[in-house]
Amino acid sequence: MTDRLIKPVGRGFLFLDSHPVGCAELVNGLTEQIEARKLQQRPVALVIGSSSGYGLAATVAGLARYGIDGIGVSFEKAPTVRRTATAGWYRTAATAAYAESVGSDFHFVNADAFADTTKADVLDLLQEKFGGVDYLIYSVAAPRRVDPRTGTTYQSAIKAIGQPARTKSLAYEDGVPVVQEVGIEVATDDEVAETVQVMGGEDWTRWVDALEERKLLKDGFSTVALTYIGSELTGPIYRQGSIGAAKAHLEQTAQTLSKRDGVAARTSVNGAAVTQASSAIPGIGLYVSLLHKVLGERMQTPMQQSIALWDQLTGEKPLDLDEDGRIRLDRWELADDVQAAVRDQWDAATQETIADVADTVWFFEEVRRLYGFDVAGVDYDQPAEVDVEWPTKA
Ligand SMILES: NC(=O)c1ccc[n+]([C@@H]2O[C@H](COP(=O)([O-])OP(=O)(O)OC[C@H]3O[C@@H](n4cnc5c(N)ncnc54)[C@H](O)[C@@H]3O)[C@@H](O)[C@H]2O)c1
Repeated sequence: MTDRLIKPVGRGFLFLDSHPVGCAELVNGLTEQIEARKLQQRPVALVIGSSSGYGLAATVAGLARYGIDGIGVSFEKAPTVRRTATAGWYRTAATAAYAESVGSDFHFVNADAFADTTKADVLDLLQEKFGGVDYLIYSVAAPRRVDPRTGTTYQSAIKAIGQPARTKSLAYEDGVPVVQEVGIEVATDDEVAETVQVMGGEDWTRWVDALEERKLLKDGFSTVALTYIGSELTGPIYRQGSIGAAKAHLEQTAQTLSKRDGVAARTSVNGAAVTQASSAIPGIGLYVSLLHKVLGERMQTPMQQSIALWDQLTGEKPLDLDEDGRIRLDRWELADDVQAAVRDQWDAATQETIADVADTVWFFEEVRRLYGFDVAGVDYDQPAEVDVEWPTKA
């Protein structure tokens, strides 16, 4: 037993420690937002990236709405003598407890999803427990990938393509918002290619290959990988940049995979959200805090979008596809009036106006909540047990 007083210390949007109680409370809060539906059969789902952001929301939504069984994979760090576990570790423990409480047979694997050994282990478990899978949700956001077949490590870059760009961005100094202007470098061809290796569709394809080889695809199998389009304000750093090239590859991969018998593969275009991955991208924090100011409660949370995703995947609601066959969960974000209002506020954002034009307090708290801080009802002056076990079950 190791009880510790845990405070949000770190640099920028990165904190060194996470709060176990806050992380658990956040997961509990997510489960309360969902109305349950019954299907004739309990679906079996494999979620890659289940501990955080959109993958966590998809896991919890699937559990709460449709009673999914299955496996969640993520890559988190255990507590050490000096540091707490990562937030995703604690969120996974809470998600497992929730799954148990609603009677779902859901397993969590902590391992590198890019490794062939992980795929083999996960598919062994899938075969043994469920005999196959109905849904594969691929929601990985990673800075690097080691290709196990060559041993090559690829690093993803968040850079522009073609010409350098500049963007306004939002930082905090002692909790006070600071508007900055940052340069965006041009990615080399190699950097673009490496980013595609990390965030493009190759690893997703390998999961589908492995499932197919082991004959684990159930009738009506479908798979979804998450993608992002975003606004012209974030275009140079995102969609037209190196990460956008990776997303284009992911979207192309969906079309290639769908040509296979017994595979329905799509990408799902989700809206901007505050996650560990997105807060690392210059300009996105400013954009999201302006978006929240413009939309308020109309901003669709990852949970609302994940419920919509499950409703569409299970056929309970019709698929909302665009002309490229992508599931669109981001229409609220890209509506013309919303984008026009965000653009006006983006132009108006200066050090003097930032607190008025953007929801800077909300954004700051959301970033802290990613680590379990600023969660309502948690007493941060009380020591908390940091040695939480990874949930393993028979
Ligand atoms: N955040 C947004 O604004 C946004 C918008 C649209 C789409 N998306 C997409 O959603 C997906 C998930 O992003 P997010 O923002 O939820 O990220 P996130 O950082 O919140 O979560 C990433 C997840 O990937 C897991 N992961 C990372 N490396 C791994 C590895 N090697 N093996 C196994 N698991 C690993 C982490 O453990 C975590 O569960 C990405 O494809 C992202 O592009 C995000």
